[in-house]
Amino acid sequence: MEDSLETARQEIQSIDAQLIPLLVKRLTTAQQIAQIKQHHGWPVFDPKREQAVLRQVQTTVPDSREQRAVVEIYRKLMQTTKQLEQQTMEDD
Ligand SMILES: C=C(O[C@@H]1C=C(C(=O)O)C=C[C@H]1O)C(=O)O
Repeated sequence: MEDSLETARQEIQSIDAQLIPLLVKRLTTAQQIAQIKQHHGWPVFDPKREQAVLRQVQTTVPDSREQRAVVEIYRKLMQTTKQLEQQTMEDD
């Protein structure tokens, strides 16, 4: 039992090692987007784009419980991303 817990946690650690650089890459790209928006005087929040992102989550995750969980994570991720975009605009 403890062996299987340890094995599963190693699996999560390996997944996180792949996920963290991708999250950082997403945040870095969002900061580039913030600079483009600032240049054009466009707002940080783009509700249509967020709906499209959430639709992609819904079409990519078949299991309904997992889909709700990933949608929740993405809502939080987009909220944090917008805060970072705002900070990027204020710093520039
Ligand atoms: C990154 C963007 O800025 C905001 C954050 C989004 C996201 O994290 O996917 C999507 C739309 C915007 O509200 C964008 O406009 O693409």
